[in-house]
Amino acid sequence: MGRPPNLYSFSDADLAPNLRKYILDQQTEAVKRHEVFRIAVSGGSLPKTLAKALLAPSSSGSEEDKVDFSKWEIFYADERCVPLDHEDSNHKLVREELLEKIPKEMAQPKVYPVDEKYLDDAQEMADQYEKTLVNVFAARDSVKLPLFDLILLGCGPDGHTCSLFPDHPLLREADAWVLSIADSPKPPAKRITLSLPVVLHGAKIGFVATGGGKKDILKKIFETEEGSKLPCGLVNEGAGEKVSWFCDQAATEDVSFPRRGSVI
Ligand SMILES: O=C(O)[C@H](O)[C@@H](O)[C@H](O)[C@H](O)COP(=O)(O)O
Repeated sequence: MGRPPNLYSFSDADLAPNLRKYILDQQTEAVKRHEVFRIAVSGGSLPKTLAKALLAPSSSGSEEDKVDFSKWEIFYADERCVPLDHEDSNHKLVREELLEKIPKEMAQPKVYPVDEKYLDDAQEMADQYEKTLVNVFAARDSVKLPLFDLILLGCGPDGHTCSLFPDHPLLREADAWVLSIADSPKPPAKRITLSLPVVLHGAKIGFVATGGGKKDILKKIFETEEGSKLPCGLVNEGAGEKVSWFCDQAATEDVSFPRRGSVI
């Protein structure tokens, strides 16, 4: 591995503004690169923290601190095979926590939810979502992997991320961009997820992990050989310095030498 991932530990008040700065830096880079900001997000507690970071009023009013949703294309890093208005839907979560709260006078992001037509067939849903990515990111033949400007992920208590679970055969999938899983240990069982190579290919990968419930797993991921083989550990190993962890002090309490600094 080249340089290791960045591990940040913030006070409760500092996490959201630092996450905002990080996201807006990626927005600036992406817009410079190709006039659009393509971001993939997970479910869990992430959408709430994301909303807190993005919906806060700009502290400086400067260009760099402006969320320009007109350039945003939002995808799902993983999604559950349920209707889009079901309480388990990640899209519903993101809609309620973030999208519906974006002031109407602001430009709105373009969002790519899964197609509900394929709820009964997780593999078909994954294939169709991959087709969506192919259409957006250019033809599959000319692009080996889709390049998300930013992938924002959570970390499960067992070290899973997206819907990639420890020791699951999906971790070895090297071809498809979007995978289906029918036996997710975290309910609901049927889901789709970006593959590990797609996650590792992201221009930047940000994890958000907060609360004392993440304490043991973070220590394991950052400090043990076993932890480095868990899905979150594999992202750390495979993507190195492209990865940044936004944690609070409760989550990093037991990790030796977390960076106490700030990205601002
Ligand atoms: O849809 C999902 O289930 C998520 O995408 C999943 O990967 C989540 O991010 C982690 O389980 C962490 O969840 P918490 O942030 O709620 O702990």
